[in-house]
Amino acid sequence: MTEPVPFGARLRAAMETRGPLCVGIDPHASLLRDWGLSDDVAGLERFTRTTVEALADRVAVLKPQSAFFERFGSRGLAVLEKAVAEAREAGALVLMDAKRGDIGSTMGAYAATYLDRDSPLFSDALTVSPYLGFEALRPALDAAHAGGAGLFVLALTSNEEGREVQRAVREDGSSVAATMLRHLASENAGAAPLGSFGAVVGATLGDLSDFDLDVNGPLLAPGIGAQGATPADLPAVFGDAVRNVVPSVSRGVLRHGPVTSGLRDSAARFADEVWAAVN
Ligand SMILES: O=c1ccn([C@@H]2O[C@H](COP(=O)(O)O)[C@@H](O)[C@H]2O)c(=O)[nH]1
Repeated sequence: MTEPVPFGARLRAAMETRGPLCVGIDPHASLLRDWGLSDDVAGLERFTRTTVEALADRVAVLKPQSAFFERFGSRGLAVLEKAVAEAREAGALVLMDAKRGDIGSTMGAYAATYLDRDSPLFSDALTVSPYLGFEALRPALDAAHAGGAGLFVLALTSNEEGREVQRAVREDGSSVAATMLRHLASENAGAAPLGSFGAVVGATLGDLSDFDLDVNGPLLAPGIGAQGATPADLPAVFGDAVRNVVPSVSRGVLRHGPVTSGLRDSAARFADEVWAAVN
């Protein structure tokens, strides 16, 4: 049996051909309303299909926010499942933003859900929370290795409230976030062209030169658009690590729907601004 191509290699190739932008699929009730859709499964389905059809053939990564689908129960999950398949079919990498994290034995079930290639919700990568301990993520790390998938570990999140946990200082004097970054660097050691295990690091956070962001893996940077960060902020926030940044925008693009050209033009503008900022 041939080994799957690791997520890091697939992501690097997508970043080079399509640019590094990630667009989030976040069907907020308010966006459904703004798009003239009903706040029900039919509205969810239409919103999601429109977004996937508009963007999956051009952006590197689509990031469905699972919460907005789970809110509709099993029928919402069916919409999510279809969107994942169609987005991947059209060439986008799918990053499932579900922020899973639990003790190892339960983490194994999350890994089977999102990282096993035979699962209906298999995604190219998954966001995970390491606050039950990085090592509790081991079943997901192993499953990602086996399936050629990736993980994005919450390290320095875009919201101000994250600071009290992530910047807390451990007995050895290092912060929790720095510890997570160190774990990631060790998981990615020797991987080329890019490791498969990334960190979530908000674009909203200002100067992060106190942190070693060189984890040889991707850095998902949410917070652009509705949360106030812009692509022009990226070099100051990420320094040399900017080459590994996957800038992420959800509402900033989605508010330009439901017309396909509105979504596409908005994503293209963000992509151009990212290119101008990082090159
Ligand atoms: O630190 C984090 C981690 C994840 N997110 C998620 O990204 C999107 C942001 O949406 P916008 O509309 O672009 O603000 C959303 O799904 C969050 O759950 C984040 O914002 N910050």
